[in-house]
Amino acid sequence: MLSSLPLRIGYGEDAHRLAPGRPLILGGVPVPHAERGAVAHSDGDAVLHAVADALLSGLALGDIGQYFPDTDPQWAGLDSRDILRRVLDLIRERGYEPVNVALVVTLDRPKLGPLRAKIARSVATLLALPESEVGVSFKTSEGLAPDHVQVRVTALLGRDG
Ligand SMILES: Nc1ccn([C@@H]2O[C@H](COP(=O)(O)O)[C@@H](O)[C@H]2O)c(=O)n1
Ligand SMILES: C[C@@]1(CO)OP(=O)(O)OP(=O)(O)OC[C@H]1O
Repeated sequence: MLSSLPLRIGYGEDAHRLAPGRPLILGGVPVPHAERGAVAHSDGDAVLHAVADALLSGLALGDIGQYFPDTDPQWAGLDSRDILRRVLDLIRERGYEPVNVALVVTLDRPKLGPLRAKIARSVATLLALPESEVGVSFKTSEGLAPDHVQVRVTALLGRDG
């Protein structure tokens, strides 16, 4: 039966508006000297939010807003690594592990290339994957969306047996 296949694909997205006086954290890595950061209820880590949503979507488990509502004061300032840890628990309870993830960050400034390896390493560590299983790409919006950061992620989930 197709639904018993041991591989599932997931997709997640997140976007946050950028404003001065906020930190910019991507994949658990603070971006140094960013002029603006993400406006958010949590720490605004759009990479980890999109990764978490990709994992949830692969098993049709909804999205992080259902588990961490942005109307709930207990999640204010939340460290997004805790979101991802909770989501990993949910997929592991169902017998799945991440196999690989591919993420694309769209941001006009600053240039993120120098942080590529650090972000890949950080996301890989959180997912208990080798770095080679985390693809990290950066794009500008070519000036079309200079005031926000957007992240898109595909994830493959695998189950033994
Ligand atoms: N914040 C960003 C955005 C892009 N890059 C790198 O720049 C190159 C060109 O990007 P385009 O969107 O113009 O195709 C590409 O190699 C990106 O990796 C970046 O480092 N930081
Ligand atoms: C993480 C949560 C909860 O703090 O809030 P935000 O940081 O605003 O992030 P978003 O990606 O808009 O949605 C998920 C929220 O429930």
